[in-house]
Amino acid sequence: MEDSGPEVRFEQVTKRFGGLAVDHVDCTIAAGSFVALVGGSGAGKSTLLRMVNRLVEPDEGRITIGGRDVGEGAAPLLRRRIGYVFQSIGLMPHMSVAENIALPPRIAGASAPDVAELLAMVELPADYAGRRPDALSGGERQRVGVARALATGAKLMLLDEPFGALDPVTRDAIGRRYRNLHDRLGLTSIMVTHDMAEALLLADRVLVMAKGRIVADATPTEMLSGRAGPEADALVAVPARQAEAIEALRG
Ligand SMILES: Nc1ncnc2c1ncn2[C@@H]1O[C@H](COP(=O)(O)OP(=O)(O)OP(=O)(O)O)[C@@H](O)[C@H]1O
Repeated sequence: MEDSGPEVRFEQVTKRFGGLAVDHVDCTIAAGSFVALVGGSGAGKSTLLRMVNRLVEPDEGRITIGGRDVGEGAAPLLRRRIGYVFQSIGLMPHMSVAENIALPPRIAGASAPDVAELLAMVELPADYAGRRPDALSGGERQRVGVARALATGAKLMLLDEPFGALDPVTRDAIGRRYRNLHDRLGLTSIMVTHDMAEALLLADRVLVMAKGRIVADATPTEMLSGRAGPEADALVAVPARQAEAIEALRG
């Protein structure tokens, strides 16, 4: 087992876009953990995530990764150590899968990655390397996005609704695959999702955001036991009700 991914710490992190998007957030994400960030639209989830790799700069407070302030040094150097996967992956349509995966290290001036190994990590056949993104399914493209995010050897992964555009069956399979990869590589993963069931099933810990603040912070088991507060209860109620309704149908 390689070293685990780094700890990420938020200290009084604040961002204003006119109003407060992220409001004095204090939180520590343990090294090697898988944390889901949930909450309603506009709660500040993406803004909080994007301050980690400095796609958004905080107005107040600081964020450290493995004890180092992300504000030190140049943002492109920081981003080399951080994988970023988002819903509309942004693969280059005119480049092959291999060229897409090799792009982040190339831009960073780092050595070329082992594309075959990265494809194997995301469980895609080696001969996909020569294909163009439009010759892949949505789920396969998303896996190429994960491979590309890992290509610089990053141990911290930021995932913003990574599987949001996929059908439920693919989404479930790719989510579980990603969780296995997280465990195997010892990553630290922070994933924004709208899907509470996905958060409960994949994460070690779920953070609920509302109006720029973290209003609940608990393990999936604690969330389901109703001990994580009213905001968490409201979000858990939907998948819990669906699970009960399905059980009832089963007779
Ligand atoms: N670049 C920006 N310029 C102005 N306002 C912004 C910008 N980015 C985010 N905001 C505002 O900040 C608040 C938080 O947005 P954010 O995208 O972080 O929420 P979210 O919880 O990720 O929402 P969603 O689930 O809908 O993606 C919202 O009110 C949003 O309109």
